[in-house]
Amino acid sequence: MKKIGLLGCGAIGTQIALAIDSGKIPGMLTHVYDVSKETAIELVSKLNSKPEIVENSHLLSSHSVNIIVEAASQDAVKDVGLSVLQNKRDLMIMSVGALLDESIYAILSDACNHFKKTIYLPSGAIAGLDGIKSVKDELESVSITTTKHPHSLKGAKFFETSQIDLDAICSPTTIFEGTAKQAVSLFPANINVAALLSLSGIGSEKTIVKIIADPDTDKNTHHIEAEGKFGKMNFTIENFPDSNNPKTSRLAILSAIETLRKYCSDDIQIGT
Ligand SMILES: NC(=O)C1=CN([C@@H]2O[C@H](COP(=O)(O)OP(=O)(O)OC[C@H]3O[C@@H](n4cnc5c(N)ncnc54)[C@H](O)[C@@H]3O)[C@@H](O)[C@H]2O)C=CC1
Ligand SMILES: O=C([O-])CC(=O)C(=O)O
Repeated sequence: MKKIGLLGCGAIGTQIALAIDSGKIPGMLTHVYDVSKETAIELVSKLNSKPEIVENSHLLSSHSVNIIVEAASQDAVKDVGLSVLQNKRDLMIMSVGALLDESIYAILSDACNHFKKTIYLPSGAIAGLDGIKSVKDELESVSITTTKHPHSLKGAKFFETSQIDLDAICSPTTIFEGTAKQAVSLFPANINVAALLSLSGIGSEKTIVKIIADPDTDKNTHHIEAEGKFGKMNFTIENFPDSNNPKTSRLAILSAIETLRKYCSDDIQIGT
């Protein structure tokens, strides 16, 4: 049975841990870490099979786990990604925006080759990446329009320099238009999906992102349009936010659980 180490015990980490504990994911959660020890303790208290809480993130991969599951932050990926691979563990990343930093991408990609380990990026809060990957060489344009409630956008780095007052928004308002590269750095906890789309398609400088704050929505909606020699693809995903973290969609959690379930199972693999 595969052994799993978990980095980040928040909304996604908790649901992954519960899915392992219930047997939905046929693996064993042996070690966890969160920068907030209280959060890690709270998670462990919910589990029947108790993992060990380690004292720092680098210790996670020093134990004999098969995979480290990151559900923490872009900084956590930058901090521990390489050492996980050097310790010959696979890595699953949710804070995919970290990989739009070309030097991080190159270091982690080289390390995968060198240490014969794999990084898994679940499709997260969007659908359609199978199609985008297949038509990659024929893509001419890709865009994603993300609509969230203003509360779900709060705290983003973007607002450190913007004049926009999220509390004053009373109708759907476009607050950002730019490249995926810019979006991921200004909204690190909101638009990892744009990083997934960029990495599957034509890159972060050519993938266009629009972010709309809508005070009347109860969903996190992602609308993707892709066009090229192959034809056109449009996807709209209307996600319910997670009740513990409204920035994060329920689909992102379910996609992480499914990726890990597949990793832990010997089974028929469906899709590209
Ligand atoms: N790929 C995708 O489609 C999606 C990705 N995400 C990303 O996944 C990550 C986790 O999301 P949630 O669980 O909803 O967030 P959350 O905020 O509920 O939980 C994150 C947890 O990680 C901990 N943490 C933060 N930095 C850390 C570090 N350096 N080392 C150890 N622990 C650290 C926090 O204390 C917190 O308990 C976030 O970066 C989020 O932006 C979220 C939704 C969709
Ligand atoms: O969960 C979502 O809808 C998208 C999200 O937060 C992200 O991509 O970082």
